[in-house]
Amino acid sequence: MQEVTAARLSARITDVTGLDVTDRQPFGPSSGEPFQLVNYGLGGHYSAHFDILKSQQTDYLRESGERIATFLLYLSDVDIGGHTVFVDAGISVAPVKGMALFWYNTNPALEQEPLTLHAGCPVLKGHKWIANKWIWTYGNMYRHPCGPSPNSTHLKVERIVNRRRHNIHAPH
Ligand SMILES: O=C(O)CCC(=O)C(=O)O
Ligand SMILES: [Fe+2]
Repeated sequence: MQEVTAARLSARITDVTGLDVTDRQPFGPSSGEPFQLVNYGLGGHYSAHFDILKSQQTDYLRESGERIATFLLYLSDVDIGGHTVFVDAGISVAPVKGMALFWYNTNPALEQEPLTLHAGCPVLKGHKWIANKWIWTYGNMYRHPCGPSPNSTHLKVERIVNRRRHNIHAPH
């Protein structure tokens, strides 16, 4: 994806979601990852999964908090198949070029939202192109207040992110 296109798309995502998606790597913590482009051929699919990375110690996780939200943009129609399915929520979405899905992966306590378990169903005819933008805690503490309990404030989240960044494991 050309840089100009990616920057314009990121700005549009901020407009519609109200969330910061700035990628500051390698200089600092990021609010959004670079777009991930995916192309599925015939039979191509993605098994059921969650998008948050709680068990994987990536640089992003340490620095930026967690993938609080997913913005999934369909770059193509699919002749048959290729639906995005939220298996426990009972939602099935047929890809339409130019359409996007947006959902929060975490609850206000930054815990995994169980209903976000989702899959990309096999492409039966045609092909499927998507672009994912994963949006992180960092930079969104004030736009999307959340914390370790439903009553907590964004300030606590900021402390947690800072602790992770400096690898400090203090009790709450
Ligand atoms: O292809 C889809 O519809 C879903 C893709 C997805 O869940 C992912 O890339 O994380
Ligand atoms: Fe996913």
